[in-house]
Amino acid sequence: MKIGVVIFPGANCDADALYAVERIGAEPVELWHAEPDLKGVDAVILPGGFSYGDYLRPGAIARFSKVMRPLEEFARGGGPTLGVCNGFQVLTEARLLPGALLQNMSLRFVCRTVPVRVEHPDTPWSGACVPGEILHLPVAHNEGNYFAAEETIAQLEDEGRVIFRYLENPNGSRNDIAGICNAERNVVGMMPHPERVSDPLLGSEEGLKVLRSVLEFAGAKVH
Ligand SMILES: NC(=O)CC[C@H](N)C(=O)O
Repeated sequence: MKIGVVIFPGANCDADALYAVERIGAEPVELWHAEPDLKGVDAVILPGGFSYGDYLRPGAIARFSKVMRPLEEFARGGGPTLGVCNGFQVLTEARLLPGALLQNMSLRFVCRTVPVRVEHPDTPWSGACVPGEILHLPVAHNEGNYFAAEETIAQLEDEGRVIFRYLENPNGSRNDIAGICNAERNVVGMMPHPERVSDPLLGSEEGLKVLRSVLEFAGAKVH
């Protein structure tokens, strides 16, 4: 299985994401932001970082990158797509996911590991988890405070689209939301970084469960 990782100028988790893809036994493929080509990948990860320096708003410029044209088509066509942190911000700016990531309630950058509950395993990015499972995942962001209109939050809850929820809310997100999916459930955005806990050398490999999910979803051999 080929998993693409988009590289924007200012990305800083692309190498970690490519490494984590390798760790689950999939083939990592670099997708350059300026090329409108997904190179035939089976799934796409938009990694964390500060794309285009977070100018205007995080993700606001990245969403106009050339790679986003085929990526939007891929995502709207049901292709498994994961946005992590800045990737989540890009997905909301591109309107592939509802809502927005506001500045943290504390007005401070937050960088620590938080417990996150997996609410629904019925997405390509959570299927290897059991409902209610608690993962310990690092967060590192300034704009991670998930916000949406009350009706949208209610709809996300009603439709079981809050996929990951903080047990310790680090940023003021509505309903402790750490990650959501689109109505079709193939596009997931999450603020915590599963790729940063992808090797025992890093202290944990709990994050691999999130990424391995896509292999199971695709029916590929699980490493
Ligand atoms: N680690 C990241 O992806 C950082 C995301 C974003 N630029 C922020 O600070 O909110």
